[in-house]
Amino acid sequence: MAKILIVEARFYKHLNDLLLEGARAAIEAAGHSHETITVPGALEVPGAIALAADHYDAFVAIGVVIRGETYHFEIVAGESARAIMALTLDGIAIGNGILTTENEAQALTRARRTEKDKGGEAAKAAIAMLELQQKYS
Ligand SMILES: Nc1c(NC[C@H](O)[C@H](O)[C@H](O)CO)[nH]c(=O)[nH]c1=O
Ligand SMILES: CC(=O)[C@@H](O)COP(=O)(O)O
Repeated sequence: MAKILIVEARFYKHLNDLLLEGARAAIEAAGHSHETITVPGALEVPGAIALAADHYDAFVAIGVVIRGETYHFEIVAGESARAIMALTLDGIAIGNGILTTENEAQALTRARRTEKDKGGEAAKAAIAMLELQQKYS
């Protein structure tokens, strides 16, 4: 049984709750254990994963970034994804479930377990990467 840490950027609580439900269900269905920590926003997620890297087998990043009026969206969405990808290339098993959408309706469709279930998808990706890590290390 693997120990998986869900790192949640709690910026949009109602959307996060849906993503978390999917992620936790997928981890439990695969027979693994999970804990959740909360950080302020998507920009803090990669740093939190880096800090906790030695304490868990895999990570699921959860959050929602919705476009506003300014260039801030590009910074938050792009830099958080870039830093998570850098950690992935360091060999850390991570599934990225941080939604980057134009509006709340797009985020809802992607967060709901009954629709696109992106939280569950990210958890399954983390588990798949963990299995690859175990195979090659
Ligand atoms: N606008 C969104 C943010 N912004 C906050 C940043 O992620 C960060 O917490 C702040 O700049 C302090 O370092 N975060 C989200 O998760 N979603 C957003 O839509
Ligand atoms: C991530 C964003 O773009 C958003 O939350 C910030 O909004 P704004 O650009 O209107 O300040």
